[in-house]
Amino acid sequence: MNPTRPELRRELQARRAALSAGERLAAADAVARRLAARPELRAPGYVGGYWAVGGELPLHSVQLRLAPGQVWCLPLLQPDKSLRFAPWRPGDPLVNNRYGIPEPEVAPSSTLDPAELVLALVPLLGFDRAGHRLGMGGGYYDRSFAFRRERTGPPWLVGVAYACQEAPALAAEAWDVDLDALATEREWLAFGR
Ligand SMILES: Nc1nc2c(c(=O)[nH]1)N(C=O)[C@@H](CNc1ccc(C(=O)N[C@@H](CCC(=O)O)C(=O)O)cc1)CN2
Ligand SMILES: Nc1ncnc2c1ncn2[C@@H]1O[C@H](COP(=O)(O)OP(=O)(O)OP(=O)(O)O)[C@@H](O)[C@H]1O
Repeated sequence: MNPTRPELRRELQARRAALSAGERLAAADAVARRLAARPELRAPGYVGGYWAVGGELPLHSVQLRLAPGQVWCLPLLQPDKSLRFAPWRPGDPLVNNRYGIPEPEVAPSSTLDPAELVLALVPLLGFDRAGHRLGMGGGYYDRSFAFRRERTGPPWLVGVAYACQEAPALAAEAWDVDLDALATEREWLAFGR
């Protein structure tokens, strides 16, 4: 029997939680080097990252390797369950959102619409070889980047994950926004849309 989405989420979370500190550090470094080596990800502009929580692959090394003219941003939860983004540098003030995830503490007027990014690094629990993604279940990325279903990037949507987060073919829901590419410590997958 195929697992339900909640079962699959638990299984993938357990696999990610089982990684050692050393494996996490090595993977984070490998992913950062892999991303920095992709010329198509080096265009200047706003780059949407995430603040890693709950065993997600950390992005500190990615932030240190941004291309000239790239500005690191973090997501902010909106009341309508979408995301906006705001530039953030180490030392800038943060405030925890309802899930306890730190967000830049900025006035709403200085936040960016997702369409203003050149690149978004997308957190996920699971991915498959077709570029489908299983997230935490809030639908935040699907809602925020729904416009990418009708047009091409930028912003390019690049999933970031440990190789152990690969799942068998994920059934795509009508609202799912597919990834353009995905980086793990082992490989770079481009889905060619
Ligand atoms: N680091 C990071 N930031 C992110 C996301 C993410 O996946 N990772 N998001 C991507 O969408 C958004 C937040 N989305 C979330 C969606 C659902 C839950 C959630 O349901 N949490 C459960 C417990 C989950 C668990 O730990 O098992 C809860 O609080 O009850 C949390 C965050 C924006 N920021
Ligand atoms: N464009 C949209 N408009 C309205 N509702 C949406 C949209 N996209 C997703 N949703 C809703 O969000 C819910 C969660 O979707 P899903 O389980 O695919 O989230 P996810 O991709 O795992 O989460 P996240 O992006 O937060 O990591 C769904 O029940 C769906 O109804």
